[in-house]
Amino acid sequence: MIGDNKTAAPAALQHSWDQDAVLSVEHLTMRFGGLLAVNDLSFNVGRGDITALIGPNGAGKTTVFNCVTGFYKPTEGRIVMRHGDKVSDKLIEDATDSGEQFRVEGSSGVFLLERMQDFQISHRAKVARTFQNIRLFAGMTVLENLLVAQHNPLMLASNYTLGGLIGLPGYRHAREKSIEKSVYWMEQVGLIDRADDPAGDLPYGAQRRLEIARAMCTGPHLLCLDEPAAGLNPRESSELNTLLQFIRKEHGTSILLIEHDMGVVMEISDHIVVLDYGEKISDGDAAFVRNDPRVIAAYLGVEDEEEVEAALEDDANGDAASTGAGLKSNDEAGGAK
Ligand SMILES: Nc1ncnc2c1ncn2[C@@H]1O[C@H](COP(=O)(O)OP(=O)(O)OP(=O)(O)O)[C@@H](O)[C@H]1O
Repeated sequence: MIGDNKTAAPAALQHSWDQDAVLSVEHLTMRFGGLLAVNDLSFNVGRGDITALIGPNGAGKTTVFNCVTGFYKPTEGRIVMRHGDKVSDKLIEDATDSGEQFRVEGSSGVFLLERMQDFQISHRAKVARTFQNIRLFAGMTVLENLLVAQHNPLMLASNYTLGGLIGLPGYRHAREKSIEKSVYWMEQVGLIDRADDPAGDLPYGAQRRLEIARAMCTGPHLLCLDEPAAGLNPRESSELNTLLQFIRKEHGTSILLIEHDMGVVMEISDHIVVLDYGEKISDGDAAFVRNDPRVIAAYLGVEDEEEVEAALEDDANGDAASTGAGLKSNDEAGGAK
């Protein structure tokens, strides 16, 4: 039985993402009528990690994203976002039992995302996302797209009144800060020279970078990226890797990404969670996942369990070559999608 290999998976608590999780997805289930898109899924996203959610088409990845970011209400399960590194289990349980959407005590905050609306998840829980299909304001300039992302602090500074129009000092200061932040991110993503161009005029790869810059302008603790490398050429993919590593290292932002480009996934991920038919089939670092026969079977469509059994035995004997020497990049394997 394939399931019997569960003992081969890395022991749960030994990983950094289990010891210091910024996000915990717990027993998440999502049904669409009779279709079970996600089934009892649990995994952690480590603070400051780049975590990839991968799996064949239709595995349930985007559904998980939509649950985390509030676009779907899960059928069952809890999704816990933590602010601060000292969030106790008691704080989480107290918030859960009280029926609250979130609870903040000092520098610690717990946010139960399955209870929150999407705008609260972005505004309060500080979870930002990009989409599989780019969703920029095509007619607005690059700079305007970044300023719109900072609408909330600007409204707050104007006291939700005419404070902005009459130029209250607090509002002017907040507006300067927004422009500074926009300039900073345009520089980081190489779009400073295109600040005044309509976003819709940018080449595809630049639009993807602008989406990431826009998400970063909201100051997220967790950045969720849905297929950020889709449609990028190898040079642009490599620039994306550099950008994501910069965001994680310099800003401490945790990143959760869905990606089909195995080159990107294997190069930059600290942690990879693999779904197939809505269930988790593997969870570990890149070295573990790329040689996990269950992952290889799911990607290459090995239907005969005996083949996987044989691969597992060979793997136990240290012979990864029998499974095709592990999961390869899209270029090598001819595309995982
Ligand atoms: N709103 C919806 N209504 C009904 N079924 C849905 C809905 N959203 C997703 N599904 C179904 O749930 C399953 C998982 O879809 P999902 O888009 O999450 O997979 P995925 O892993 O992101 O796939 P891909 O890699 O192709 O984007 C699929 O069978 C899909 O048809």
